[in-house]
Formats: sequence, C-alpha cells, structure tokens
Amino acid sequence: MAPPHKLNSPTGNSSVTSQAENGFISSYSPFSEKAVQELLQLPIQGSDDHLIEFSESLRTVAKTLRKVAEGKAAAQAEAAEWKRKYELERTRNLQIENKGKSCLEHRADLDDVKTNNSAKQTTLYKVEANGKSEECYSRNGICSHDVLRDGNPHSDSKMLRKASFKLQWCCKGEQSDQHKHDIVSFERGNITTAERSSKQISLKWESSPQTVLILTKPNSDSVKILCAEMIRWLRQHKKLQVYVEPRVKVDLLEESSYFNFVETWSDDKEILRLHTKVDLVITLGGDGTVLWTASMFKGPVPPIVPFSLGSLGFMTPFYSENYKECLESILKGPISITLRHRLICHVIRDAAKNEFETEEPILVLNEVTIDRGISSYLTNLECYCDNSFVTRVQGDGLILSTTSGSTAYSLAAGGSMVHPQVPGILFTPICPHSLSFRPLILPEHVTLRVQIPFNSRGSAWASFDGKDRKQLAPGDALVCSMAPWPVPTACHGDSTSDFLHSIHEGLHWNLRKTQSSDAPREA
Ligand SMILES: NC(=O)c1ccc[n+]([C@@H]2O[C@H](COP(=O)([O-])OP(=O)(O)OC[C@H]3O[C@@H](n4cnc5c(N)ncnc54)[C@H](O)[C@@H]3O)[C@@H](O)[C@H]2O)c1
Ligand SMILES: Nc1ncnc2c1ncn2[C@@H]1O[C@H](COP(=O)(O)OP(=O)(O)OP(=O)(O)O)[C@@H](O)[C@H]1O
Repeated sequence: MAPPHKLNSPTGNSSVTSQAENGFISSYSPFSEKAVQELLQLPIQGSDDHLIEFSESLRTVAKTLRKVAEGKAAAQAEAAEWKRKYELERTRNLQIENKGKSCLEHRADLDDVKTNNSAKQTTLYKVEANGKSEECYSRNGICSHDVLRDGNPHSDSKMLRKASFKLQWCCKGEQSDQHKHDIVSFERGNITTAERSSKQISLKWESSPQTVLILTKPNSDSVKILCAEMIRWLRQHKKLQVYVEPRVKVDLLEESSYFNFVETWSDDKEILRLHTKVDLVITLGGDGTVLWTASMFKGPVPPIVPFSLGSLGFMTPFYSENYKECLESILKGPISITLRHRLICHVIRDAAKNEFETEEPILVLNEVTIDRGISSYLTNLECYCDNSFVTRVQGDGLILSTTSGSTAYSLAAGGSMVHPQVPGILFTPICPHSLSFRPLILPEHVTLRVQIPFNSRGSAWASFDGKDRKQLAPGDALVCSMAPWPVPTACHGDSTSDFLHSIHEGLHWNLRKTQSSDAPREA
C-alpha cells in the first residue's frame, strides 16, 4: 500500500488521507484515478488560496464517493446475507415437504401389503410430527387415522381408540379412491389431465365418533342455552363424551351438577393434545368462532361442524333450530366436507442467528395482514416469492390470504373471491399508492417472504386472522407458506353449493333487478 500523503490545511494543521480511503474512486469518479492521484500529490503552497480550496474540494469529493461506494458494498453484502437466509428457509420447507411425502409413500406401501386382508383389517404406521411420533391408521382412503388416546399405543381397549374415518373424492355422486396426485397422466409422450381434482370430498366414519368438543362464542346467552341443551342431548341420546372450554364448564356447573361428566383442560399443553382425543368439533357462534377453533389446533384438526349463531356466518352453514337432525346425520356419516387450507407464518427477527431461529409459527385460516399499524408512514415491504422478487408494497399494507379468507379482509381490499377448495395464496395490497398494483393469486407451493427493509421509515405490524398483533421492525421478516394441516369443515350441501349460498345470502353478490323484456328488440 502507498504511504499516506500529507496535505497542509490553511490553518497549518495537517490531515492524512490514504489510497485505501479513496479506493472506490475509480468506479464512481468522473475523473480518472490517475488524474485524481496526480492532483492529490501536487505540492500545495499555503499562499496559493485557490489551490488549497481546490484540493479541499477534491478531498471532500473523494470522501463522499468513498462513502457511496461503501454504502453500496454494505447493501450488496446485506442482500447476499438475506438471499442466503432465504435459501435456508426454502431448504427447510422442502425438507418438511419431503418428510410428508415419504410418510404418504410409506402409507401407500402399507396399503399394497394389506390388499389381501379383510375389509375390516387395519394397518398402523408411524408419523413423526413435531418430534413426537403418533400411531396412525391407514386404509384405502386418501387420509384416515386412528390416533390412540392417553399415549398407550398397545392398548386393546376399543374405548381408548379415537374414531377413524376415511376420505373419498366424489364426482357427480360417484365415489372414487383416485388419488389427488393422479390427475395428470403422460403416457406415450402425451400429457393429459385426468378427471379434475376439485371433486367433493366425503368423510366416512369407520368407527363411531365417541368424543365431541363444543366451542362457543363468549358472552352470548342464546349460545349458553343452546350449548347446555346440546350437551344433554349428546349425552342422553348418543352416549358421547363431551369436552368444553374451562370457562364454559364453570358456567355449566353453576347451572347444574348434572354437567359433572363434562371434561375440560387445565393448561395449554393439554390443548396441544386435544386432536388426539376429539373426534368431532361443534362450534356455536359466527365465523370468528370457527377462526378461534382453527387457531386452537396447531397441527391436525378434527372435522368441524359450524352452527350459525352470528350475523354473517360465511363458514357456518348449519342452523341451530334443527341441530338434532343435523348431528344425527353427521354422526352417522358420510359427511361432505370442505378442506380449508391454512397458511403457516414464521416471524424471523433481524437479531436471529439463522433462519431456523424463528418465533413460534402461527397458523391462519383466513389471512396474515402486514400493515402500517399506528404509524402514519406508508408501509415499505419487500416481497419475495421463492427465489424471485415480487414487488415493494408502498401503501397501507399487504394481505396474504387463503382461499377461505378470500371473502373476508382480502375481498374488502379488492381481492377476488375464490372457492375455498382451490389451493392458492392471495396476494392483496391494502390501499397501494400506485395506479397499477392489482391483486395476485399465487400457487399453493410457493414460499412468500415479506421483508421490512432497513431503510423503512417505521415498523410494520402483522396480525393473524385479525388477532395477535406483532411488531415487525426494520430487518425483521415474515415468511409464509401453505400449512400441511387443513381445516375440514362439514358442509350443509356440498362445498360448492355452500360457497355459492354464502356469497348470495351473506354478501348479496351481484344482486340486481332483472331487466324487463319490455323494450325494443334487436332486429
Ligand atoms: N375491512 C375488513 O373487511 C376487515 C378488517 C379487519 C378484519 N377483517 C376480517 O375479520 C376477520 C376476523 O374475524 P372476527 O369474526 O374474529 O372479527 P370481527 O368480529 O371483526 O368480524 C369480521 C367480519 O368478517 C367476517 N368473516 C370472517 N371470516 C370470513 C370469511 N372467511 N369469509 C367471509 N367473511 C368472513 C365475519 O363474519 C365478520 O362479520 C379477519 O380474519 C379479517 O379477514 C375484515
Ligand atoms: N371460544 C372462544 N373464546 C374466545 N373468543 C372467542 C371464542 N369464539 C369466538 N371468539 C371471539 O369472539 C368474537 C365474536 O365471535 P363471532 O365472530 O363468532 O361472533 P359474531 O361476531 O356474533 O359473528 P359474526 O362475525 O358472524 O357477526 C370473535 O372476535 C372471536 O374471535
């Protein structure tokens, strides 16, 4: 490295500059590096004011250029670091996906082996979930299970088994075991789509449900009355075991000691194991109660029967007036269901050492919203989809919605309404300050990343199905992809007729007086 050069200032003080200090000049200066070096090396006479002034200006220019170059280098290093973190996240998601696939393949192998067995024979296989293994039950259906209660996998007691069921894809009244993955064939070089995958899904009980969880909207007298009446009926006529929330159990016991048999839980750890005990969930409330129910299940979700005791009831097709007939038919089966996809969201803080150091993942049935919260500045959100930059959201925020959530906040922000059985992720801006920002619908397999850049003027706020607000500071990110645990909700008719009924009755979609024919006709 060249020795530092001394420049004398008019005050007689000397300051030092080095080649390293202006090492970036060549790429940014309008002067050639050689010319600058020559100028810098000119002996400066204290008496020659113009020359001193010129050299000072040149030094300032050199310093500014160096700062710009350093800034660019730092930004490039930061971008590379984020890319690396992003790749890690993708790899992790692929690993989770492959784990799921190998489980399905294992199940398919087991299905082959047991073709000689009688129809009532069952096969057990292991699934690793969250580091714990569960015994699951596999038959010809696309998804069936028999999770053992109380963690005793070798118990013979029938009473300890959770009811098993089988899912079938049906088309125009016909049932089919055709696997969802078989929808494309490529024989003799020709790619053909077979029957459409968007068939109605039917759930058939293989053993009778024995345990029901009832979840209710709080602070409603009509819900309380119906809940107590329904529990009596389920116990006396169906001999079912009933679980309720601790708050509801207290209310029931205040009413009568008859409800002593009703079970509940005492801490959050027991909630995590609820899916291993409950065959069916009944909700009494509106859409918010269905969202609440889904949020309680951080993994697999038992089938949900949503009764409408709210005002809109987009996801609640059953009426409480005839709950007995409804439940008779559901407990007998088969049930038409809508498999509602969920999104799994990870918040990655700037301080995280690696991409695996995330906060507890959050599952949403409707959407995750990233908005400006109390900040009066525009949001500045950098969005990536897998390896590609999508866009920068400058406006009030962004909604990443499931197709079930497409009729909620996303709809209000201008997003399309999508049938809940369609697998996809809606990318809907909220009040974008741009004339051309149209909402997108992305395929189910992508991973989305919303990054709060360091140069953002303020924080952003994430909320999950309208709840649990989290602050996202500059440098933080939210990563989101399709979760492997959908929410099965029972249909009144089938998933399409229920969806159309909801948009007609709930939203009065395309309601318009029919034009009269009383007018001149076209020739
Ligand atoms: N501007 C808006 O439209 C807006 C603003 C904030 C939140 N939300 C929605 O509210 C949801 C939370 O619901 P909540 O009941 O706990 O809060 P809430 O009590 O504020 O009710 C929100 C309304 O959205 C309806 N809704 C919820 N999910 C729906 C769905 N999937 N399809 C059609 N309508 C649906 C509900 O029936 C209710 O009328 C959020 O997930 C978000 O989608 C909407
Ligand atoms: N079991 C529960 N425990 C705690 N909060 C709940 C529970 N069920 C529902 N909630 C909350 O209560 C609020 C109201 O519930 P819900 O939306 O079901 O009723 P609603 O407002 O009468 O119905 P609608 O939204 O159709 O008008 C929601 O914010 C929801 O999150």
